[in-house]
Amino acid sequence: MRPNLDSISDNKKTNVRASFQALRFIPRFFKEIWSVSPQLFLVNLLCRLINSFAPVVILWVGKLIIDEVIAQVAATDPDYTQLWNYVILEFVIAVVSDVISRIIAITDGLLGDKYNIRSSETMIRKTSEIDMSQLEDSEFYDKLERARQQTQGRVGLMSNALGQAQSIISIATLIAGLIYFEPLLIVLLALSIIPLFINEIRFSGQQYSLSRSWTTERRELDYLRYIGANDKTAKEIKLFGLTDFIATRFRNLSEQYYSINKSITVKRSIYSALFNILGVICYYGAYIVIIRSVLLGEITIGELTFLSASFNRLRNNLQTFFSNFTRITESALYLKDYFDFVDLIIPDQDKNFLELPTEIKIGFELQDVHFGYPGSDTEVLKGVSFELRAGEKMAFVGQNGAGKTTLIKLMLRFYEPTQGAILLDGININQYNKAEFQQMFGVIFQDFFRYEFTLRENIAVGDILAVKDDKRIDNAAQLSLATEVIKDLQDGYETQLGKRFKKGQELSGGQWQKVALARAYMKDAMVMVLDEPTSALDAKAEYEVFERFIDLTKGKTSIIISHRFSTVRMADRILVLEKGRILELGTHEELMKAPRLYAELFDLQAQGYK
Ligand SMILES: Nc1ncnc2c1ncn2[C@@H]1O[C@H](COP(=O)(O)OP(=O)(O)OP(=O)(O)O)[C@@H](O)[C@H]1O
Repeated sequence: MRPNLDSISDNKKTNVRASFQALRFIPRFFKEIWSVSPQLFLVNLLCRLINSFAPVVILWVGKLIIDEVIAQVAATDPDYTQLWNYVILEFVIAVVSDVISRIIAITDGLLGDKYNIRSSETMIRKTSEIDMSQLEDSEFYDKLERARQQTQGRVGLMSNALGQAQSIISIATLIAGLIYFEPLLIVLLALSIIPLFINEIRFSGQQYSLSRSWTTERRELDYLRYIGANDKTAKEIKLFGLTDFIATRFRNLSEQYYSINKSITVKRSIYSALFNILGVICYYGAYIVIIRSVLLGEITIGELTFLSASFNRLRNNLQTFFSNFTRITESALYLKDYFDFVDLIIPDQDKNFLELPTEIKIGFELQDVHFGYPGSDTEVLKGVSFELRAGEKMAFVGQNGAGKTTLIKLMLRFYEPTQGAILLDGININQYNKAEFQQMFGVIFQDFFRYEFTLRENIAVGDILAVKDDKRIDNAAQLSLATEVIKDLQDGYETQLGKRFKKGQELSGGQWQKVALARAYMKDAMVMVLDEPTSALDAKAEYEVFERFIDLTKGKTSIIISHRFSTVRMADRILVLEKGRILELGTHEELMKAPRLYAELFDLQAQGYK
């Protein structure tokens, strides 16, 4: 259910508390910024410290100038030396303060950029450590989304928070001036500013709550924006006339957000305006108090200008301080999302793992494996048991959704079986370090990714450390027939693929598949897995690819998933899956003898080619 204003108000109290609690992340945040560049951070702090005294000093020199002007006007024998000294002093302070402000802005920008790079990299690395099952969990994805989305916000948070520290010193010095001359002014100041602060806190809590509860919808909006304005989807969108459908869906969803947000913003502005009027009344009250003191001869005209300007400045500073404060608590809440994500505990990370075998002696054994995807009640695999012997080439066959890819994902430990076990040479594969275990495999999935990098990099994805190894890249390209693709490319291996970047060249589906296949050949993996690697290849290319594959993987444990039986029959044994269960297992000849699914599907395809 989407939130309305009432539900947001209900959350208000907890959100205000949460806002304050989120401030506890600020010290850690600063520690991270410090570690990014201690020098820049120190320069920034020092400059802010110096500049925090500027307002009160400038006002004070202003007071001296006015008093001096009045004294010299009244003097019978005027001497302007002191007056000009004051003017020069004020000028120097103004120039120095301006230069320092610029240094602050520059160091803010540089620190922000550096921190941005660091935190984005941390997120990329952390994401790779996280289990597939967690990445596919939508709640988790929302958290990731919020953490990512706020990268820019964190830069603003940094300068805001440092600015606050600077403001506190400025405010303290201005307040000291007021207390020295007229303590009553402090009461008026508090009266003018505190209601505004409470108002800010209240509404910012609501706005955060709204934006947080809309993370999922925002993802949907991003998705609609993406499919609605994208070269990859343009073909279908035009052809099926989907523009209206997508645009309307986008508008409807956006408008709901707009109307809730609008009503919060309008309320916030109305209350702010009312409290501002209270502030103006207090200001003029203070003005009257100050004028009265002048008339009674308690203070000079210079002091009048100093006090009224101090009061006004304080009010503005405090207003900015409080609104920045709410902005900081808001950003700190996103900071919480970021730290929560970075601190995610990866299970078993420190466990003592067994050493991986350097060669496979017996093979894999699946014992009564059951599996259902997280968050789903359906069992996709229902008691699968079989052996994949060392050096054997096995094909998985079955209708769409039978569970072939899922079986591979379990063998690769992207997911853990909900029941049963998978053994490698008699040892449960969960006894090995997951990342190291996965390095044993050379895998190409049917939904392999088309990286918009160069052709060289696209092939090297299989073993990215060898990206500069021309010999290996060329060898892999030859084996997968990707060399045929290169012939048509202007810059050979250095050609940028895809259309997103300058001089990018798009490939056909089959050409992309050849490039992806080359990845599997990039590393000398112990186990090769090809999940429908040739579906987009023409018949001749497919035949050649498989001939090479069979030749190259002689004696190597491998799995092929394919819907083409001409390919499947080349495997040593064929495993036929149906609705998550093993229906048949044997050589092509054995299975052809039994009048079951394999023989039926094979004949069906063979007839099609007659
Ligand atoms: N990430 C996922 N989350 C939830 N369910 C999934 C997920 N991936 C696959 N499934 C479901 O698991 C079942 C088996 O899918 P799987 O991809 O293993 O089938 P397959 O035999 O490889 O099919 P195909 O021949 O179409 O590639 C399907 O019903 C599918 O809907």
